[in-house]
Amino acid sequence: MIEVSNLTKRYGQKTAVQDLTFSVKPGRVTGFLGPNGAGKSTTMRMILGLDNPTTGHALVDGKPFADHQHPSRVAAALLDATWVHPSRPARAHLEAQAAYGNIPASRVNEVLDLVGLRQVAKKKVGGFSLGMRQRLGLASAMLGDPKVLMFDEPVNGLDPEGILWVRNFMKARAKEGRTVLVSSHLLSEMALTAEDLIVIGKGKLRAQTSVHDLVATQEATILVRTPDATAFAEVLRHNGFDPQSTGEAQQIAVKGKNIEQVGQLAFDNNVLLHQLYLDQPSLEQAFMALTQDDVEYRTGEPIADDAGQVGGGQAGAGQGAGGPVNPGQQFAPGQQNFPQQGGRR
Ligand SMILES: Nc1ncnc2c1ncn2[C@@H]1O[C@H](COP(=O)(O)OP(=O)(O)OP(=O)(O)O)[C@@H](O)[C@H]1O
Repeated sequence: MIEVSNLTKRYGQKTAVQDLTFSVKPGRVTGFLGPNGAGKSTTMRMILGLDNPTTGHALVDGKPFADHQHPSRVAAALLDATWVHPSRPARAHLEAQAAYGNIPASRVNEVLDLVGLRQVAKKKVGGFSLGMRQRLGLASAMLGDPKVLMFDEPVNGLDPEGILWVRNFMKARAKEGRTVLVSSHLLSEMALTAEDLIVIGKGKLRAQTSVHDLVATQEATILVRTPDATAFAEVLRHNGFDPQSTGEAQQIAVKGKNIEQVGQLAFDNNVLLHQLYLDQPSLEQAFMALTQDDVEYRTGEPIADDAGQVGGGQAGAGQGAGGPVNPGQQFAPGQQNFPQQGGRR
């Protein structure tokens, strides 16, 4: 368990962390999210006693981390996996770490097995790939069999297989009853890994919630593609929907989840549909909405994500597979004649 109470950190005039209070429970992976400069690393450093709070305190397993008699058995962190001495073999690195932490050398083989590095344990770390270094960092974190694990951007730069491996590793450690706190900017990855979330912005707590509840704050979007888009928008409007243009030809977006009603309206009005799709909100959308005022350096330009979709600066703007909703841009009624009942079924 990690308990953070009224934690504040100032660097001169800069307040990096302001009056943060949250707790991280065992048995679950908790994501620690926030835009760049939100104060995540500073908070993690204070939890580990690597930085002193200006005010407030952080407890790990009931005490400040530095007050534990055997700190490596209480908590371990992987903050940067690239610092390992390149000419040292992996096993020697872990043996040195074990000796430093007063941990029996027999534990080295156990953690090598845990991360699948036993076969390359005699090889120098300088020849390791990023994924292998990350595994070595995780082995090192596990040496003391700690109750609390903290990871800062653990999947940065890893290939898909490496990402999956780290994801499963974190989930397995949480399942063993450990407290797992992980910061990441990869929100789609966090949605797959974490159950709980702590979201901060400009050093302040924005939310402590579950992934499910945070995503549920955003409304789903129904996307319709039809050659009769203008006319069908009119039908939707007459039936209480608020159809919006997505910017794509022949496509309409309506907020809500009632896809069955939209399909029924199309059927009843002889409208040919090429696509009817429920675009569920993503963690990314919910995160953007929550932290839209917390981004330190904003360009004013919309942001395209990996899928080439846009939405960065707009809170809650639809970002589904069918493209973004343009808020406020409605279908102009009466531009296209709508086929009458029975006209084309
Ligand atoms: N030693 C320091 N001296 C002065 N300012 C600092 C120091 N460390 C951090 N800061 C500032 O405190 C704020 C929080 O930084 P921090 O690195 O904790 O954010 P972060 O959420 O981890 O960011 P990122 O996601 O970019 O890693 C930033 O504005 C940063 O510039």
